[in-house]
Amino acid sequence: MGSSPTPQCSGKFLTMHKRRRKRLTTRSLVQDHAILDDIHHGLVQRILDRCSAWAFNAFTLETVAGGRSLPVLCVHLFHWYGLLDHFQLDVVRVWKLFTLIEEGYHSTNPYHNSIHAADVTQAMHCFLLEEKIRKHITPLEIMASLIGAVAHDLDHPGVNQHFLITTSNHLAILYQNMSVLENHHWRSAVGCLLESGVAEQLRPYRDELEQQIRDLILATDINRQQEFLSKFKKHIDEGTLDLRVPENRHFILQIALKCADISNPTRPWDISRKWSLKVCDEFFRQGEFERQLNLPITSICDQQSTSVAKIQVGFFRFVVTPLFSEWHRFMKSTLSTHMIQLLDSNRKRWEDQEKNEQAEETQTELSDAEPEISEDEEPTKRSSDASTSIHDFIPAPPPKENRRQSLAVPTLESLGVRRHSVPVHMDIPVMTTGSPQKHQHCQLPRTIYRRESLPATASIRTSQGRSPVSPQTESRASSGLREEDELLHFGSQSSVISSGSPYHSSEENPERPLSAENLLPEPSIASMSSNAAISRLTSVLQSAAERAAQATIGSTTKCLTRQQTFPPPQPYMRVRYMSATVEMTTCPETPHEGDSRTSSISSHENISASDNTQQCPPQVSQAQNYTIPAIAVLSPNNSRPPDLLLPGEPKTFCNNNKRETDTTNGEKEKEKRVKLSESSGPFCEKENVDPRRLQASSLARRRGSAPVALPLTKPDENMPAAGGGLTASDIQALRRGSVPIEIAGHIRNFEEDNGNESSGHIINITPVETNRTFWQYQRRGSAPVDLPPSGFTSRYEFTRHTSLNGKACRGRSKKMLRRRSSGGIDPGIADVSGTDLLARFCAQLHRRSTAESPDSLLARRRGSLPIEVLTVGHSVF
Ligand SMILES: Nc1ncnc2c1ncn2[C@@H]1O[C@@H]2COP(=O)(O)O[C@H]2[C@H]1O
Ligand SMILES: [Zn+2]
Repeated sequence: MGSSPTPQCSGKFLTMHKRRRKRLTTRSLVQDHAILDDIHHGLVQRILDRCSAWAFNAFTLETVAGGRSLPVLCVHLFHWYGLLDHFQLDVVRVWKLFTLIEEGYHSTNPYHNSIHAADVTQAMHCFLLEEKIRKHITPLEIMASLIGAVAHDLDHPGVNQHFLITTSNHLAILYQNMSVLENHHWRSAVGCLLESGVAEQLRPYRDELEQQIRDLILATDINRQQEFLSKFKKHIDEGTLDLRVPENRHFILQIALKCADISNPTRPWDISRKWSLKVCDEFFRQGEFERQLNLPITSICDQQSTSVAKIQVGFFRFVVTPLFSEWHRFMKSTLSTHMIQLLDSNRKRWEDQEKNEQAEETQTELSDAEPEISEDEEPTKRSSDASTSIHDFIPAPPPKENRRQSLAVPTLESLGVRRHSVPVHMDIPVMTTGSPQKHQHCQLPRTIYRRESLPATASIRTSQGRSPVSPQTESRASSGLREEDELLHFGSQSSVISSGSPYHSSEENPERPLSAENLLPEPSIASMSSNAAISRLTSVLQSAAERAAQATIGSTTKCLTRQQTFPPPQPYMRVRYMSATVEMTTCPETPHEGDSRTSSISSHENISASDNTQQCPPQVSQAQNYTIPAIAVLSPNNSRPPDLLLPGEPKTFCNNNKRETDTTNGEKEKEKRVKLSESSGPFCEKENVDPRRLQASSLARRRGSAPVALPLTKPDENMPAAGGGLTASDIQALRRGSVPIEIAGHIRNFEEDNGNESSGHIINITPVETNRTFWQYQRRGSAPVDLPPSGFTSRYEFTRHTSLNGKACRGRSKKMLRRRSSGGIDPGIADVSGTDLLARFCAQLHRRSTAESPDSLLARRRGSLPIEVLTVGHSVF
């Protein structure tokens, strides 16, 4: 690391950073890594030993495993089930697979992060151990179930399908609004299987495995809940679920994963409540994005009109209880009984809380009501209107007969009327200003009148007020839309999602669902061309601190030219995951449920092509020292959708093309980005990948840690040594630390959490002793992907050399600070006091770097400080 002058530390985030570092260095324990490792290992091992208990706490495992709970848990389970032996799997590749998957989750998502994946995987594991299932399940099914569970939300952007559709996200377009996220998750999972080399080892089983993983993940689409539930009920009623039949087992595994996915309400209260808070945190965050984008706010995402308790009561009632009741009816096991009991008691707690809230609200309304109600408002109370309905969680299939015709592509005038296929209600009172309390006097749930957002051409609503209803809105409402709007009043998702739901394929319904792209004056980033539009979206995508910093350094907002998953992406993973998804743009048979054969075949064709590594240009394969899944095939000129991958067709690897193009001068890049925004559409770019990021140096920058797959021992020749990015030693210094120091407190939590252990399970596949060699390969931050499998010879070969570079471990305490914290919103950049500091960092970076401008660094952030900033922070403090 360079030695820069030491500025004053003013930002709150960095002050905390400094304090923590200080404290760490005073602890003798930290200096003796062997002791620390032992304690850490002991704790993790204790949790893993009890990971068949329903009281499993994924948060605790995440803490003691130092942010690596996912590979730790999954490798343990693979080992425990004997899958490593059975399939002769190289444990290094398996570790890499789960590390890739773990890194593919966005740690900035409050809920859809790797802890959720670990939680669902553990739940799935518990279900696999159920007597009825374990008697018949095959090793391949176990493996598919575990991989399906762990990858079921891979690369989740933290917003739902509705949001992606509304904002015309390229994934929505790619998957034609159908199971958008789930399709992306499973494609990403296949990418990880390929990249880790596990797919190669499973060659004889690969088709079957991928098919199963795909079906499992696609089944988790919450919009398909009714479809699965009805089928499940029918099977139970008719007693036709003989699990000796593979198809039935397949179906029950789908149901099991669906249960696992929404099992948090059936966990012990402390754990369950935590999940509830996190998922609502994410909903509300989406609501905030919607508000900032001037989009209709999804009802369960509108923090001002709903509450965690309300959401929970609705979710428990409409989604969880129906599914778990059937599951219990089928299983009739100790575990299913236990889950139903917990569900019941948790539900009561939320109901109590909701009642208390309602009582409080009523109290407030009574005291505030009189002076606040305007003449326009009906003097009735909002009361239960704001409670949730089933359509908040599961969009109903739209009634075919009465379905309103989609609007024609609007003119600008019509945009003044409405912007989405979102209901507009005539009786909406005009809410111009006021606090949340004031809104409560409105008769209707706020979610309705909040939908009355003005088009971008009108003034943007402030956080304080509401836009008045336009006359056009009223006339539309009076022209027969009201009934339907009332029907859908809770599900702003409904009208959009239903268009893309399996109930209505785009073939059945030739009308394309209305999307933000069609309706909004502000287009998606990929297609926007005006400065105003760019600024507007940028202002949402970037925090105030960033904007201030950008202003300080005089940058423009034009750097955002490509469409991206919202919120801002993690660069490195997108390169790889999109290599799994871009190929889909090549396939006319985009894989959707119900089209499994075609999509599966097409994907396998692609995969076969991707395996043909001899096509990979030598500089790519040598420099990176691992095989990039070469299934992302773009046309050589990068200006049209990727060529359809068919056997025998000549392929061109976009990685190579892009690298060549990307290393040309900045002017050309700018030009290219502008072109992309003007015409090329979403298929010409890999997902979320700024062309500049495709350089090898960029690969090293994600998340403050060296990518597992990078050959740290052999610095990449493509990596700029200075000025343009990080050196190999920088990367090594940025590698994650291994052990959180605050582990002692979790021992107690763990004991408490796991006090209610379910009975032990034995399945047909003999579990392997976990204490044999497990710790040899579960050290975090040291995933030995570049070592040969024979590297597992002694514990100390693995546990002591966490940097993989043979250097002594002094100074690792500093590195520990840089590990990401999964499961929460990263602090720092939004911190007001961090503004100056960030600007200063950027200025420093500007001086240091000639290859990259500070604004390009800012453009790369993912909701946390860009790694370059942390790097400088390290050197200056
Ligand atoms: N406790 C909860 N409260 C409300 N919604 C939930 C809860 N748990 C899960 N969900 C939703 O159910 C969905 C299941 O699929 P996902 O994990 O993709 O996203 C999940 C959330 O949107
Ligand atoms: Zn999930």
